[in-house]
Amino acid sequence: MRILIRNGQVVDPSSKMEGRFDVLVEEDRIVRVAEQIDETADRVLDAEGCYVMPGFIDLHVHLRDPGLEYKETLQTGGMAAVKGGVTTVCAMPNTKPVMDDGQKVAEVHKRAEEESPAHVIQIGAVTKDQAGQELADIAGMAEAGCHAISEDGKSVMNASLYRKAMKIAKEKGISVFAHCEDITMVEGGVMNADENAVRLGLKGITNSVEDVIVARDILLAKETGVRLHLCHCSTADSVEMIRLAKEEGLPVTGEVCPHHFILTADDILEDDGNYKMNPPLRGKKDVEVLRRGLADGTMDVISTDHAPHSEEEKNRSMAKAAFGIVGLETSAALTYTELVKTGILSVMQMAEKMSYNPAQILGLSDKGAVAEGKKADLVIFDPNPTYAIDKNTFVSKGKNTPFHGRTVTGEVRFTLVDGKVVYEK
Ligand SMILES: NC(=O)N[C@@H](CC(=O)O)C(=O)O
Ligand SMILES: [Zn+2]
Ligand SMILES: [Zn+2]
Repeated sequence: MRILIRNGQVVDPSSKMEGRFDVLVEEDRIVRVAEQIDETADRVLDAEGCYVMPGFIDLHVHLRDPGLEYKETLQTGGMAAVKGGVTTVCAMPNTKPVMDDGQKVAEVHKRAEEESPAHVIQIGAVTKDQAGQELADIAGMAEAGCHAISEDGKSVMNASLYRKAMKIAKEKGISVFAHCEDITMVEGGVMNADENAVRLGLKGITNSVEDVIVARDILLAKETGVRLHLCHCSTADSVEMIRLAKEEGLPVTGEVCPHHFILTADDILEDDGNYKMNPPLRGKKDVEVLRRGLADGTMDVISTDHAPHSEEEKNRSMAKAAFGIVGLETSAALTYTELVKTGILSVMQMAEKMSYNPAQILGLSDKGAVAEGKKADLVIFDPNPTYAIDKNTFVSKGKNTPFHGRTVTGEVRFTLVDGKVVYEK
């Protein structure tokens, strides 16, 4: 099977090259990138006016499979991914059962090959059943292809146990993805602790709930030498601490989700469960610092923290609703609209943060690039159409988004995984 992508604006973050090129794909590889390719192909895709980027790699997704299939499955989550231009997702381990040993991970990897149109990399839990008491089978999970461990959904509050986990991860050459939340400080909070929480009569979550664990985890990474990736950073001080860690040369990276670089708690006009996520929407200064951190390279990754829940779990007061919002089908358009069109990031930086940097963090040297010999995981993104986000068009089972009705520019036209068109508009 040969696919020729013609006349697109190729954005290759691996070489920092951008320009109008044709791309020839043969089987699962990119075989040529050149100004004009006249070879025959089984299929020609017209990318005139579009960007041809490496498929997005989302380091932070909840697929809910196994056990919570009423929220999402490997199949529906995979379909939502490729519709959003995402060709590889990292699936967080807070499933039922929790992904805490090599056998469970191997099973998901095997099923995903059949069921998901996007590549799935299962992330392993840090502790058994995410109970925070006993270490999970980290070695077995590394063996089964976990590129990282994470206790996402909570922090490992026992620092000694976490340090042991980090040492094993370091030894096995895998990363730690950290959800930073000191659970003892949450005190029933459901949104940012500010005047909006007071207005809505809801309990607040202060910035320090995140910041104290970011500080702790960076110090533990410094001691153990493990590669640490900080998930869904929401505060100004998280960015500043990552900046300091990088200045010291520590292998620390940071991620920001679209909702955290777009919305503030001021956008929560009424008590609506679709604005409830962990960490919560913060203040204006935090959003400014997150954006600046993305622009200056302190923050390496844009991920979604795609967290689907049922209508019933979200259609309640924020006091009672589940934490989390979906993101796979909206992140490219939101990022393009809010960061690229506004001049905060170049389209090259968008490709770096949504594909190349995640590939580097996972150690996937043949992904995150539009270059000869690399994997043909590609997205063709049209930066022209302007439309309103409509949750009723989502293929994800989750419709829980605060972005319903928001106007964005840009949409995914084609997504290729392993050289096959798996989504087309
Ligand atoms: N982000 C969320 O609000 N929820 C996530 C858990 C998590 O990412 O911490 C979930 O699993 O629903
Ligand atoms: Zn989390
Ligand atoms: Zn998460």
